[in-house]
Amino acid sequence: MAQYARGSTVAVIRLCNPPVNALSRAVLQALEDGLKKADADPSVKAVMICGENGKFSAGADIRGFSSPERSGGALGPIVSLIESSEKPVVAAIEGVALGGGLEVALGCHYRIAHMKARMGLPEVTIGLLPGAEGTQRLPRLIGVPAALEMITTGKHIPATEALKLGLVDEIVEENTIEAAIRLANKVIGQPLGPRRLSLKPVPKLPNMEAFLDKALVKVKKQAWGCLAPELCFQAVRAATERPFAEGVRRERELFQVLLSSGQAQALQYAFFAERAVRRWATPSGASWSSAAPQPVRKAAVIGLGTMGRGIVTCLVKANIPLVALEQDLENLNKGRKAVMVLLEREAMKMEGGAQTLDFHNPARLQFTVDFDQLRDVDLVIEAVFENMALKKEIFHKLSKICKPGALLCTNTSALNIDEIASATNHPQQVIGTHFFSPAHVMRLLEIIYGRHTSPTAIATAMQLAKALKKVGVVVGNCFGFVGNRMMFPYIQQAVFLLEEGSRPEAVDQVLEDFGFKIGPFRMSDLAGLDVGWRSRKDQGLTGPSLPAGTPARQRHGQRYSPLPDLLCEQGRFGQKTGRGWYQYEKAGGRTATPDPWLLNFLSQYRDTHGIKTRFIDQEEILERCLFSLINEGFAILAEGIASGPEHLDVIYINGYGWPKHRGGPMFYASTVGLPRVLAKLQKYSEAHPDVPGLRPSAFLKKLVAVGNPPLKEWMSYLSQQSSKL
Ligand SMILES: CC(C)(COP(=O)(O)OP(=O)(O)OC[C@H]1O[C@@H](n2cnc3c(N)ncnc32)[C@H](O)[C@@H]1OP(=O)(O)O)[C@@H](O)C(=O)NCCC(=O)NCCSC(=O)CC(=O)CCCCCCCCCCCCC(=O)O
Ligand SMILES: NC(=O)C1=CN([C@@H]2O[C@H](COP(=O)(O)OP(=O)(O)OC[C@H]3O[C@@H](n4cnc5c(N)ncnc54)[C@H](O)[C@@H]3O)[C@@H](O)[C@H]2O)C=CC1
Repeated sequence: MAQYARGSTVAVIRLCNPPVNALSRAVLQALEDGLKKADADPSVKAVMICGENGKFSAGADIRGFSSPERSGGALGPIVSLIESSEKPVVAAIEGVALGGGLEVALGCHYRIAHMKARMGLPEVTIGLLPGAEGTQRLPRLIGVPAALEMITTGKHIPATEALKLGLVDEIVEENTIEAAIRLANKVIGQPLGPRRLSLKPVPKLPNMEAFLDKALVKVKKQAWGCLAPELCFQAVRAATERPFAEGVRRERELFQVLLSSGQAQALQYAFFAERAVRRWATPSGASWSSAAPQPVRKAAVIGLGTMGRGIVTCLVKANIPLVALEQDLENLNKGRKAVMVLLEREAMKMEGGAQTLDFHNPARLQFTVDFDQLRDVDLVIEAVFENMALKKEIFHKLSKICKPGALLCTNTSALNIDEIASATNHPQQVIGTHFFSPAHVMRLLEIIYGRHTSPTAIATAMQLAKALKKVGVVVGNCFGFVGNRMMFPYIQQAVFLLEEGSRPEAVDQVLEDFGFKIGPFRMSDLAGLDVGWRSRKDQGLTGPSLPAGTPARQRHGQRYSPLPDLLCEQGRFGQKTGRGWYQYEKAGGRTATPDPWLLNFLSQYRDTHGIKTRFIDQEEILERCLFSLINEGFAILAEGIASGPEHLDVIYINGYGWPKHRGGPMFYASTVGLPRVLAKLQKYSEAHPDVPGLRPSAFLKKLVAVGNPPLKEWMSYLSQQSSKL
């Protein structure tokens, strides 16, 4: 809704739709009614539009885009109505003015913002474009380069930047509403023509064509298969080429294309999924609504290798005082140097901003090899080698040294949280916090509760994720948890495809064309092939503990590919050694090129094992890799390891480079159609009966049997049927 109130000369229209004053159908109707009332009242000389509870508006109601009764189409005409008012209209921007909210403000004749307000046109991030004439007004106000940047990236800008760009007329530190009313009174009677953005020409650039061509290349490169950025670009280009009304028509056409694209639905699903996972719950009844976090005033990180360095950087950025511990002085000095390099880089990025990084102060960041220094910390994150015996030794020590309430977190990739917790006196304080590499960049934090983990511990880890500006997703304990467990069959299929006749670059290409930033082989080379090799040796799948006489391509009666082990035996660990599934310009090099050695090696391998090479098409590559990953997702859901498909999708988007415009693996499965996923898995499983990862999960079969229900209903079938699965 919107409340209408009349002062002596200025009418106030307040947008009200908690929590963010989204522009629902009712809000738009009330806004239109308010404008008409103000217009009809001769005692009203000016209008001020603001939002309730210190927020202007976060734009159109995103849920409305997928409902049959959409409100979107009504907004453009209302923005025009505001602009054509014969009485000056002032926008008082507090909190946020985003999307349709900012478009309303662009229709106003004057804009005044609070210092702490943020503005943006983030429609591109939900697969749309600013469809209420924003792509036509913004370039007229702030010029094409700045408008293009805001519209194609969706970034939010602070009020200070908005002022510099000319997006707002004034910023204030105190009462924005009072300042806006003062401004409204001041401008009564002044000509409105120059304030109507639709009448202004788009500021010219000396080389507009060349600028736009270059900008398009950049937009396409950053879009990575996502449609919206390019269509946003086209809408802005239309503003440079056509009169306002024609530009608006073009904007509407492009908006319609996006609205009906599957990508917009996927991105909007991802938006809400990310928010839904904050409301965590466990099968034992612990949940976000009843558990309270404990404060983290000081933390510690153990192990300053690849992960520990990034984790330290995150904690320093979150302003949490910290002790960083290594096993010996040599590793400590190496780790300290690496941490300093990361922090210097982060400090440079933050230069000129409101926050500064305080990392030279030993009271805030202390390096040590002495466990005694951890006595007073509230939380420890262990990031030592992936070795159960070592982790247990460390947790045993922590349990003795740390204060009883301290939260003990392990950054293991796959190991059993309960077993690690068993080495302590307080297993309720032990929890998995699985960061992703590079830890200071990747947004995901997988939070794994064990059998004894307390609700307070989970709530504290979730609170930590928020403080680190990460997306925390709470999951249960099993080998590989959610993310890596789903990754195993995906990588396994990729390797099996090589055995059968494919090449690393062919497999990677298919998955990169699908939208992954990096295919499975390039990813393995980046992460280091030795990591998985060590884990397989620990599991007795390869190496000296493998029983004599074990068939080369079978383990426990299932198909196994020794290819990755054989590469490691040749010292091919990936980028770090300059050779892996690809060759690189040098050890540590980044440019992957196909390696003739590998082709030859694969061919000999196939001869040795009597494998007949066959041509494998793109469809088979895609389906076997993705459907096996999705299949594992269904098994995870059935076991109660995650509370819903949204959890799996948020994990994949934020931790594994799954293309967001495809909504995550489970959402993708729902768009492909579960009957098709099932039929394909059945087909591949019949062809490869010794590969359990291709055998359709009982839960997937169940969902198909009950008629392929929509994703949001999946879990209800599980609770009714779980005992029979
Ligand atoms: C606003 C935020 C920055 C706040 O962040 P934070 O404080 O962290 O809180 P959150 O947890 O994120 O949010 C709290 C709560 O609010 C929900 N929510 C937030 N924003 C929206 C929203 N816009 N709609 C609905 N709900 C929203 C959020 O989900 C939370 O609730 P919960 O899920 O229950 O926990 C942050 O939230 C944020 O960034 N929000 C998104 C901002 C955004 O993307 N805005 C753009 C919206 S799209 C838009 O405005 C499009 C337009 O341009 C409108 C014009 C369309 C006109 C089309 C005309 C063309 C003709 C087509 C014909 C169509 C035919 C027809 O209409 O029928
Ligand atoms: N590398 C990756 O991409 C990811 C790794 N992980 C997990 O994070 C953990 C750490 O992995 P990496 O950082 O890659 O390993 P790493 O080998 O780069 O670093 C481990 C560090 O731990 C230190 N260390 C060993 N024993 C110690 C002890 N007793 N006391 C203090 N420090 C000790 C080592 O000196 C080394 O610096 C592992 O459990 C791994 O599975 C999780 C996500 C991703």
